[in-house]
Amino acid sequence: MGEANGHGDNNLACVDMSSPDLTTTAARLRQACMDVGFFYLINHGLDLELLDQVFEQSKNFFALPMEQKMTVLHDKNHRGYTPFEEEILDPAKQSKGDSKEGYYIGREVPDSDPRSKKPLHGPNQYPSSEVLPGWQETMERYFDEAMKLSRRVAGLIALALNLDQTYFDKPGLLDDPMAALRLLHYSAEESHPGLGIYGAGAHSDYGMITLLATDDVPGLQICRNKDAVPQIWEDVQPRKGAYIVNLGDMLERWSNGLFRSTLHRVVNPGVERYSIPFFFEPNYDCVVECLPTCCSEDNPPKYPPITSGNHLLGKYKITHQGFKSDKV
Ligand SMILES: O=C(O)CCC(=O)C(=O)O
Ligand SMILES: [Fe+2]
Repeated sequence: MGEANGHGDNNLACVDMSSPDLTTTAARLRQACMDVGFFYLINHGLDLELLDQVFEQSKNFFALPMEQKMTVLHDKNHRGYTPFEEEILDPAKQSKGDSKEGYYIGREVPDSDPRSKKPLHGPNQYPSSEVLPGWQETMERYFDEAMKLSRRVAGLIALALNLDQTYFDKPGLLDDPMAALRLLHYSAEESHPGLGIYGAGAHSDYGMITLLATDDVPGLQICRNKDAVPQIWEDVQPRKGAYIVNLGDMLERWSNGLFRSTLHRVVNPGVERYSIPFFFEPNYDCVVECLPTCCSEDNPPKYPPITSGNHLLGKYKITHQGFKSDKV
């Protein structure tokens, strides 16, 4: 059965973080999270000049000769460079890996910290400051800002789930989060869904929320109903100054399926493309299970509890050819 592609532009809801009317903002967010799990976030307060610098520095890194990029190849903690086609987000449908290269930056955990014994925890890798001056500092500044914004969004999500705004500030949930900044560079290879060639194969994100910044090249598509035959894919237009926020699997589980973690992919029109997702995931040991406001006698929990860390590890093992951790 074929697929219907590019059914016009979708109209995602817009959540304005500068609005003083939290009740209306939370209601709008709730509707967007129930309908599609994707929305534009505007007036978010994150310094757009800093974001521009991150895009510039991302381009500088990917423009380096391959030998130099390979010196920071992703390591056992999943930090560093991932080459073209290393990742296959949708192994069932792809004839080869995603036509993109990437760079993972996580939370800095020094080797002397006991948490560095945990999978996916450890120090970051950075290209040398002689080769790319200011690169590390730009990434660290952005990482901190994206963390702060993610926490603010988590507060709004709590309100949207009829919880106290500070619900996710409780110890053990997001106080030691598995956050990851990822730089992505798509080659100009045109995607051909019929041939299994994609910029990024279909997937839903794994964690709590993703703050996605893209350049102005289209390509991101969402599928509201993954079970429809054929699947209908809608374009998500890039929007200057806004984040495209989407919910991950763990929020779907926390909300007992009320909030959706929606399938998306990148079908490249045949132009180079850069994007910067920031994945904000609960603590490694956080047990993700149905929230108190999302279940009742008539609506029992649909998903068994999982830990955030195990869920992420399981996904990385399936989708990253080169992922090897001796800590697993
Ligand atoms: O590049 C994009 O627009 C989307 C990337 C994405 O979905 C991901 O990395 O999870
Ligand atoms: Fe994604």
